[in-house]
This record gives sequence, C-alpha cells and structure tokens, in this order.
Amino acid sequence: MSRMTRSMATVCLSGTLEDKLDAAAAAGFDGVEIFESDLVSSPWSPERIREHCAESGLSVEMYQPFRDFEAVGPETLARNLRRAERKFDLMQRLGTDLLLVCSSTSPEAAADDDLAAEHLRTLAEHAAERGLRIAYEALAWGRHVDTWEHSAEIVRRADHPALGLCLDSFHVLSRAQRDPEVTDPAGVARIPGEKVFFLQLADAPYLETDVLQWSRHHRLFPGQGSFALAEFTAAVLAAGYRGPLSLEVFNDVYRQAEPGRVAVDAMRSLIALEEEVGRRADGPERERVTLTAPPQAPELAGIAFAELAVDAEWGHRIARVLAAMGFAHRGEHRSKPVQLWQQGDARILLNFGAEQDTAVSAIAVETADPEASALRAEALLAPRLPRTPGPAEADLSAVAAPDGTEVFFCRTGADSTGWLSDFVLTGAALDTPTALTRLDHVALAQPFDHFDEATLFYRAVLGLAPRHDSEFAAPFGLVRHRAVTDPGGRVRLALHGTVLRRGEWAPGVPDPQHVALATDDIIASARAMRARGVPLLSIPDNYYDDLEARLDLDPALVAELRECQVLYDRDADCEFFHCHTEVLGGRVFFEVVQRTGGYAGYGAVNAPVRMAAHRAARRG
Ligand SMILES: O=C(O)c1ccc(O)c(O)c1
Ligand SMILES: [Mg+2]
Repeated sequence: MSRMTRSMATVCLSGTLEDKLDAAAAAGFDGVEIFESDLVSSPWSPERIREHCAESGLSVEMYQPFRDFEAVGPETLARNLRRAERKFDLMQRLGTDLLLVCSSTSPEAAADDDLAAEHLRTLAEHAAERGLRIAYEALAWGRHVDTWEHSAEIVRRADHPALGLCLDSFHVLSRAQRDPEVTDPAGVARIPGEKVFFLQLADAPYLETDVLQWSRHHRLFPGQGSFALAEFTAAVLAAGYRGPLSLEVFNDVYRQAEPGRVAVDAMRSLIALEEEVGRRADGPERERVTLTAPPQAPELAGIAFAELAVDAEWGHRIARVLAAMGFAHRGEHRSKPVQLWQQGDARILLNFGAEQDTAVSAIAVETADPEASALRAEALLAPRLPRTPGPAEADLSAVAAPDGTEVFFCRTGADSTGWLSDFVLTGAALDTPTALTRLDHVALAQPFDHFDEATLFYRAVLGLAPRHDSEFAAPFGLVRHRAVTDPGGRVRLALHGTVLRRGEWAPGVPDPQHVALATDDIIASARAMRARGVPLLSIPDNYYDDLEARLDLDPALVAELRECQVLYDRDADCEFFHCHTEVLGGRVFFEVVQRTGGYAGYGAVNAPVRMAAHRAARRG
C-alpha cells in the first residue's frame, strides 16, 4: 500500500514550463498536469519535456485542456476528431495516457446528452486504440453540462472503459454553493470508483462574482479558502478513487509569484489536506488509503515570549518604553545581545543583534511537546533553524515562517521557563506596576501576496484555526484581517495586510506589527502607563463623540475612555477595551487590551481610527 501521489497543474505556477517543472519537482511533487499553453510556448520538444520530467521524478499525469468537443454537427465532429488525433500523438510523445476534455462552452453544442455520449464514446474508442484515456470534466460554466452529475450521466451513457470523469473541486463546490438544490457534492461518493479518472483540487473564497471569473482569478490552495475540501476529497476517496491528488489553482498572485515558494505553499496545503481527510476517512476507507499525516499538533498553552529585532538607537528607546510600561529588565542573554523584559507572564525579548528596522522577529509558543511541534513544522515544510546552544543554554527548537518570523517551541508547564536559563538574571524585581498580565496576541503584517500562505502556515503548523475574518477601509487602503487561534484562545496571532497595493503614496507597511498585552483593568493600566511617561497614542475627540452616539454607552464610561485614550468595542455582552503606544521605530507598537465576557475579536472596527492616529502622531 503506497501513499497517494501528489500532482499539480502547471497553470498553478509562474514562469515558463521549464521553471514550473523545476519548482514542482523541488517541492516534492510526484507528477504534473501539463497545460496546453505551457507546452505550446516551450522551446523543448515533447520528448525533451518527458525526459526532463522523468529525470526530475515527475510523471506526466495528464494533458489538458481539450475544449468544445461534444454534441456538435457532423462536420465539426470530424474536425474535432482530427484535432484529437494530433493531441493523442503529442500525448504519446509526452508519455501521458490521460487527456482532459472539458464540457463544451460552444454555442454550437447541442443540449443532447445522447449525442454528447455518442461523441465522447467515439473519442474514447479512438483513444483506446492507442492505449489512451479521456477524463470528462464539467466546467461550472459549461454550456449544457455544468454539474458533476450531468457529466457522470453522460459518461454512464457512453459506457466505454477509456472514458471517465475528471472531478474538479472548484467546479463541483462552486456550483453547489450557487445551486444546492441542483447539485450535491456528497453524491460523488456513489460514483463507481473506476469511473473517476482524475481529481483536481482547488479551494476558493466564497464570492458572488461570475463563476468563470471566480475560477480564473480567485482559486486558492486547499485550506486557504472557504470550500469544504476535506469533506469533498473524502467523498471522492470513498468512491474508490486512488489516482493523484492534483492541484489546479488559477490565481492572479501565484501566476506572478516566485514559483519555488508557491510550489512549497502548494505542497504544504496538500499535506495539511491529507491530514484532515485522514481524520475524516474513518471506517473501512481508512484501511484502504494511505494518507500521510505529520505528527499531530500538540496542545498549546500560550505565547512564552515575543522577540523584537531592534537597532541600537531604537532598542534603547524601546527599552525605556518597556520600563515605563512597567516591565522589568529581567535578564541578559549569555551569548547574544538580547535583553529579557517581563511583567506578569508577559515576556518581551529585545534582540540588539539585528541590523534591521524594528520588527517582530520571533515568537515562542508553549507546547506540550516541543520536539513534536518542531517535527510537525518540518513535515509541513517549515525550515528548521540551526541552533547552536552554548553552555547552560536551552536547546530551543525553532522554525522559520514564510514571513520571516522565527517560531520557537518551548515546553508548557513547570518547564516552560527552561529557556530562561539562557539568560543571566539581573535580579530585578517582578512587580506589576501597570497591571499587565500576559501576552494577549501578536499581530504580524503580511504583504498581500503572502497573506493566504501565512494563514495556511500558522494554521497548519501550529494547529490553529482561522477566525474573525474582516476587511475594513483604513487611511492607506482596504485592510484585511484574519486571526488564527488555538481552541483555548491562548495563542492568538493576528494577520493583517492591504487588499491591494498600488502606487507609491501609501506606506509599504500601512499597518505596523504589534505585540498586545493583556490587563484586567485597562483604565488603571492606562493611567499608570501615562503617569510613567509611556508615549500613548492620542485618539481624536470625534471618535468618542461617535462612540456615544453609536452605542448609547454610560457617559461616565465614555468620559473615562476619552481621558485614557482607550478604544472600545462590543459584541453582545462581551466588551473589548484597547489602547496603544505610538509606533516605535519603523514598524512596531504595543497595544494593551482588556477582554470581558469572552470577547474573542480584535477591535477591528477601531483599527482605521488607530491607524489614522498613528499617522497623525508621525506627522507630529
Ligand atoms: O478555466 C478553464 O478554462 C479551465 C480549463 C481546464 C480546467 O481543468 C479547468 O478546471 C478550467
Ligand atoms: Mg479543472
């Protein structure tokens, strides 16, 4: 019993065919679907492509697409069959036996299932003479055939062993999203297994746009969108399908992005999908399919520390801000220019070794099993960071996230502060002069092009779940926000970035990263911080006037919020209070938050006000 093979359509990647094949092979794919346009524009002969694939460990799983074939008049049919013979020649030179035929979009196609079946049967007979096969795919915008049920019915009528189906999760699930009474994805489990020739996988966000535009621009890798892909894949496996899991993702960003990085993202999505399918496909199916699964994500207990990379100038200024915020300078690293600052259970490291602008450079999560966390991360293609512990230094395993953030794993519980032995303690007292208790969340800015990759990475690697998607209009453009959290809400990462980047006016990072600290009494914390000289962000009066008008709050509360420059949000009976420092250095600030009644969001409604206030503070 071997594992399922993994494949991708060349259309997923940027570059020419040669770039794409190299990227797919380097990311560990077993095969590719070769797109006609990539082949036509390649300087390599089909034989050379075949050889190159073989040398790179790639099989050519399918050639595609072959369009507008079925249910046409006799002359067009004759022409289409001649066209097919030429493609069959090409496929034999390429070394693939499978041709994808998509349902016709041509006005010439008749709404006649028997005619379509007859034509596809003829095509299959010709293919079979050469040992080739045909996979018929219902495009969601096919002229007459636009559901998997309809394509399956035509294949059933044609009844030829060389004719089967290509199931494409995008077409199936987008149609089901639009017309749940017309088509049912769960039904694919009842297709005779030998009739499913190929499975293409793509996720997508739910959009109201035209389905063709949706498909050609907005497909995503599994786990990056809103489609129930694990459920769908499990249903296809339940039908008996054992061919490749093949990604077919048309996406404007991926078409322009560095193909090596995209191929790794793609492979990570497939590994995570297989894991999820494996969790579902219990019962007899589990015995018959081998799905790879990385080590399970251990339970997380919190964020042990956040590390800021700082240059000398800003490092000293941020150290002064931390002191004013009530943090104690608790220790100095034994071998590196790193300071440990702490208040309550909130720990912040300042790493002076960086030659870069201030940024969140690392986070550490407390895990029940650091080694399992690191092995899981590696299994999901996160590069492990080399650690060279000195004497008396804890051997913390760490991996690099695609956004450059280093993710450390420390043990939960009694041992959770084992990494503290890396530090020579200063003996500074651990008071809580501003009542900060722990790290609430860390917000990491993501360039638009890497937003989906980042979500998938943190979600899959750390076993977090995406929550609180929002989009809001901010001074420098529309901002997208998505949190990933563990079930207990103890590890919260907030990812944000602009939805679009155009021109030079808006700052490259319109919304800096931040580290948010929790308090049980925001008013007390804010007053104490102000008294100690923390550069707190000024919020316009207009905001508080609007708050009063909007939420019918107790005027005494609004007066307190106004006095302390605290922002407010409410969700049913839960409340959220937050205040912020000015931006320190290029791209970091601190936030102090208070959650009541289980408020689980991030005050996104206030983010534009905060961003405008940061802009005002910078202008001075
Ligand atoms: O957008 C298209 O035309 C197209 C082509 C081939 C496919 O497999 C597909 O799903 C879509
Ligand atoms: Mg397809």
